[in-house]
Amino acid sequence: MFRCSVRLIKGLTQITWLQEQPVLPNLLYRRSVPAAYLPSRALRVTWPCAEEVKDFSLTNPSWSPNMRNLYNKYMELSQQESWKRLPSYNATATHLIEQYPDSAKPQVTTRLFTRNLDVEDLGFEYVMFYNQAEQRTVCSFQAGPYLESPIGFAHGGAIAAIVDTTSGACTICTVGKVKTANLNINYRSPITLGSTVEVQCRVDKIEGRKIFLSTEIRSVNSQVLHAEATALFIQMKMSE
Ligand SMILES: CCCCCCCCCCCCCC(=O)SCCNC(=O)CCNC(=O)[C@H](O)C(C)(C)COP(=O)(O)OP(=O)(O)OC[C@H]1O[C@@H](n2cnc3c(N)ncnc32)[C@H](O)[C@@H]1OP(=O)(O)O
Repeated sequence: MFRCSVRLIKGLTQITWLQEQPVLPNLLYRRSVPAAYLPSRALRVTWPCAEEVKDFSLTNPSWSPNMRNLYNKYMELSQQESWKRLPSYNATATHLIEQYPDSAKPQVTTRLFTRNLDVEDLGFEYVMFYNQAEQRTVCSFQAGPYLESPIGFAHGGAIAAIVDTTSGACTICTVGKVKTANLNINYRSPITLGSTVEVQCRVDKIEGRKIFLSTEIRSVNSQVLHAEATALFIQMKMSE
């Protein structure tokens, strides 16, 4: 009981610490986290030193040949064109690592939904590339066996998550901090678990704080349309 209380207080202290950081409030939502949802000690990740931070968007042995081919294709394009690989860490706060002085690295108590498994292969394997000139993002996505819904196929919510992530990253790279206001998805053809698909997303228009995007998920040979989506993101106000 005593140890639980200590953990709870430590967790709350850490979350409060994160929310107090000037660069974080827009990314870490200001609502307090109910005690029941605080991560247990086993789930808590101590901030690693900079060289130990894992970038999940680099190749790993679980990637299929299709996944590697897409990665290599856009890495090559990023040498000549304005494509840029987006690093991908397992917590939102870790994306801001350079903004912390070495003496003040926090303990990270949260996990990015699509990066919440430490084991490769099982969940979301993906890498995103952003093209600034064209305001486009491409994501190579391999759906692991833990994303199942119908037997052998990816869950619609997992597909929505990768659409949200790809369009969210595209919007963040284009205008800065945002929140998803609306996401509409038409599922056209199931995605087989273990297969690789290409998620193509672009900014269609920007009206004030509103950013409209469209996304398509296709097979790597472009022949099969798996899903098409539109999204609306709202840019955070300066004060948020
Ligand atoms: C290097 C970079 C790597 C990045 C890695 C990370 C990748 C991960 C990326 C993951 C990314 C994942 C991100 C996530 O998952 S974010 C999590 C999911 N989203 C939320 O929880 C958002 C909840 N909603 C809100 O917080 C507010 O409602 C927001 C902020 C959206 C707007 O409240 P706010 O008070 O700020 O604005 P406003 O109400 O004055 O509205 C402003 C304008 O917008 C129009 N409007 C608003 N809502 C809608 C609607 N639903 N349909 C149509 N229109 C809508 C509205 O009419 C108005 O238009 P106009 O009258 O001006 O014309």
